[in-house]
Amino acid sequence: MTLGAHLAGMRARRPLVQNITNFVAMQTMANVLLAAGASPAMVHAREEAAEFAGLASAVTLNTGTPEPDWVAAMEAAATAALARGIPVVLDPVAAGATGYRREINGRLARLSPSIIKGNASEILAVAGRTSASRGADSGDGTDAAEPAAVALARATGGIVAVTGAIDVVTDGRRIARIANGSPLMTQVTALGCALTGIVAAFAAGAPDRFHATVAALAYYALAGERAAAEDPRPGSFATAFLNALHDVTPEQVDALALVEYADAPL
Ligand SMILES: Nc1ncnc2c1ncn2[C@@H]1O[C@H](COP(=O)(O)OP(=O)(O)OP(=O)(O)O)[C@@H](O)[C@H]1O
Ligand SMILES: Cc1ncsc1CCO
Ligand SMILES: [Mg+2]
Repeated sequence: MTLGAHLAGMRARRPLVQNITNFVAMQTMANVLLAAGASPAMVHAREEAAEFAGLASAVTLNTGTPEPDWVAAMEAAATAALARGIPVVLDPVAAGATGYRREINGRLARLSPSIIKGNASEILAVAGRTSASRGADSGDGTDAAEPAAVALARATGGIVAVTGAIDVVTDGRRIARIANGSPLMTQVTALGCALTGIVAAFAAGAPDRFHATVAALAYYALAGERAAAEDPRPGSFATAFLNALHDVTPEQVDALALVEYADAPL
């Protein structure tokens, strides 16, 4: 199955993605999912989050602006989703910044999410290593986080994705490195958070979650490249990016994705 076929499959399935995300990311994430061809739902109340996970095709958890009730809802929704075999994607935003974030992200990672997706500093923090984190933006390169990502994937039994100039995906055995993208993607807030929804959408119903994650990152980065070529200023780039998510075809993903594969060291 090609990377482009994963995009086509996602659009055909139009997965319902439940997101328990942060206040900054909500609207961007919902618009990104709609532009890509998925169906977003922001459902975070403790009273309904687990019940809704019984209807969803995938669930995402994001610790960007965490509060105790929301974290309880994340745990309940993740437990319900994992029991049904549907993918759960954790985005441990600023995981190393405070004791509270270290604690809740440790708890969420111990639930064994299907996929953990963060920038290099966040993956280093969740893996229990030191990082140069500065809030929600990474202070580390993804190459520095590769061994931590492999160790974390082996510990959770899931997939780990590290985003940055070169995106890295591993299941603890295989590694993929994706070289597409644009630095402008760091100049619009919450595009990393929104990517978590895209990863969940691609993983929902996919036969192979490792390749689904690689396809999601390659597609997203390609859309960033296209939008940057169209408009290199942050405000209009954000609009061009949504349009590019809508426009990018499976054939373009297959033709333009820059992906190299390697075996993870034993
Ligand atoms: N320097 C860069 N060059 C090219 N592409 C980049 C670069 N930095 C980020 N990207 C692209 O942007 C995507 C999101 O990455 P990033 O690591 O910035 O997310 P993030 O730190 O989680 O963002 P946020 O938390 O602010 O939403 C990456 O998967 C990659 O495609
Ligand atoms: C800026 C910001 N602060 C908390 S969450 C968030 C969105 C990007 O991670
Ligand atoms: Mg992020």
